Order: sequence, then structure tokens, then C-alpha cells
Amino acid sequence: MTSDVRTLEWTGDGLRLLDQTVLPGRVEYVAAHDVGTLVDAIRRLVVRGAPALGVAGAFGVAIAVRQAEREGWDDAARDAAIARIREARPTAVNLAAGVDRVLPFAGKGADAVAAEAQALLDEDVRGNRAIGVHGASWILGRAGDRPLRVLTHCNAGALATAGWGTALGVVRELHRRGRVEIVYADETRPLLQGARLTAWELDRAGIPCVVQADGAAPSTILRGLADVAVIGADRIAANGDTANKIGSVGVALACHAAGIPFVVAAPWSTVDPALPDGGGIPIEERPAEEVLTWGGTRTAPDRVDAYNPAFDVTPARLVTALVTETGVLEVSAGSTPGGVRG
Ligand SMILES: CSC[C@H]1O[C@H](OP(=O)(O)O)[C@H](O)[C@@H]1O
Repeated sequence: MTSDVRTLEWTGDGLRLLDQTVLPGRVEYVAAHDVGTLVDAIRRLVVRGAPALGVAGAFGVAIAVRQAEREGWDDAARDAAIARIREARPTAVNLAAGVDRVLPFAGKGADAVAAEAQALLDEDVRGNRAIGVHGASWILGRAGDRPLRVLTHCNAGALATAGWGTALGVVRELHRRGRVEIVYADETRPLLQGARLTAWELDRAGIPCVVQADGAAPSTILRGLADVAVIGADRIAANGDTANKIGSVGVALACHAAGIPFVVAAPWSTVDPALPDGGGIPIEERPAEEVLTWGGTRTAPDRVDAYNPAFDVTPARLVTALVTETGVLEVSAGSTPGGVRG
């Protein structure tokens, strides 16, 4: 995140998680020293965002190994606990990938697992910086080398990663080059990652932004008020179909209609090469209360339920560019992640 606020940090015997459910009003932390606390934190979005979930999952294996030692679990019990972490949220491929990355170290003890998880954390931050540079250069080459009006959806910033951010990493790099006029941050109902988290990050970075209702995004784009949309991703299929926060496909459709670039910023760890297309991406459905509660009260009549998919899938034909840590693929023009690996 920044020098004084870190999204997540290994303390030697557990994870210190910035509690994103109470931002921006309060800066508080959750200490995860056992699997149950970590799984709850992932499910409640205390820690969230694909790359951040990958790092949390990796350190979660160290937590499980240490808890197994502490409580005398056998390997079967330990592995069942690790599976609970791996399956805590289904859409972001990074969570399972982070767990799988460090599993080979489980037999060497928690410290060995944590060391590999730290390597993953460090790689993520380096990768985000590279995504920022590649993305900013490609956007300026496509949209013009001038201060730009950028639209983003949800939060794909330092809070969603181990630091710097993916989509917001691109925005931070554009700002560093003096090429941000304004950022339109979709509020991103129902959990308001945009209004609460993206706005907080950009404000702290001194980057001009306005929050808008999700429903305003297509109109903002079609009225010519934005030059480019940049979003993150939770899982990208081999053909470039991209799962991201619900509402992303509406932004992509508007960008296509308006003829502005729709840019996905994500590390290769978010690409799932085993999936030929987005049809197989599991879409998390979250509790109805998240949609039906506003200001602590229920909005709809008691008999009315809610449909709350947390993600949607943007077809590859609408993805102008996928920016990774190794460069840019112009997906809608036929360069797909399954055909090219960085
Ligand atoms: C840099 S990935 C961020 C990605 O994750 C978010 O989902 P959630 O807040 O539910 O974890 C959203 O899809 C962001 O684009």
C-alpha cells in the first residue's frame, strides 16, 4: 500500500491484514494466526483483490502449517484446512495459485512456506510497477500523449494487490508522467470498492478523481467524457475472456460503442491457461443482504430476495488490451494470452 499502510504483512507467526471493510473511515487490522480467522477474512473481504488473495493464500499455508504443529493435526487435517483457504472464494484464480505455489514447501515447515510466500509478495509488487509502465506507455500511444480522463471500476489498486496496484498502477504511472486529468471511479455496488477504496487510494496519492454511480459509467463514456477505461481482473481465460467485478462488461460495451480503449491490467498469475474461454470461470454469488441493505436498513420488502453475482465476464472481442508485467496484448485484435506467455 504505502509506507505507513500495508494491505497485508507477515508477522512471523501470522498475517496482519488491513481491514478493508471499515475503510476509509477507520484504519484497523485483523490478525490472522489460525485458518478460521483467515478464511473468514477472505470471505468478508477484509483482504480482497485477486493478487492480494494469492499472497494471502500463500501465507495462509504457513498459518495452517504452524497451527497444525501447535494443535497436533495430522497431515490430513492440515491439508483439509489448506483446502478451506484455497476454496474460500472461487473466482480469483490467484487464490488457488498462491496456495499451490507454496504447497511444495509445507513439509519443510512454516518458515520455508512463509519465505516462498514473501517471494510471491515481492514479485507482485515488482510486477505491478511493470504493468504500470507498460500500460501507461500503451495508453498514451493509443489515446494521445496528453493528460487523460480515465475511468476505472471497482478497486484494482494497492489494496487489491501486494502493493502499487494493477489498474491503479497504470493510473499512478500516468500521474507520475503528468498525464492524468481526472479519474472517474465507479462506486461499485454493492460493497463500494470504488467509492470507498479507489477514492481513498487516489486521494492519498494526490490523483484527481470523482466517484460516480455505476449506472453513470456508460453515459460518461458515450458522452465522450472519458478517454480510456482501465480495470483489473480476477481470472482471464486463454482466449482473453476476462472475469472482473460485476459491472465491468457494461463498461466494456460502452467503450466499444464509443470507440475508446477498454484496458485490462493484470499479472500473468491471473491468467488461467487451463480455461479455453470464459464459459468455465466460476462466478461467486454473494449474500443477498449485500444488495438489500443500505445504511443498515433493508431496502426491498422482506419477501423480495436479491441476485448478487460478484463478477461478470467480458468477452475477449471487447478487450482492447491486456497489460501484463511483460507487455501488452491487443486481445480484440487477436493476440490472446493462451497464445503468448510472458
Ligand atoms: C487487482 S484484482 C482486483 C479485482 O478484485 C476485485 O474483486 P473483490 O473486491 O471482490 O475481491 C475486483 O474484481 C477487482 O477488479
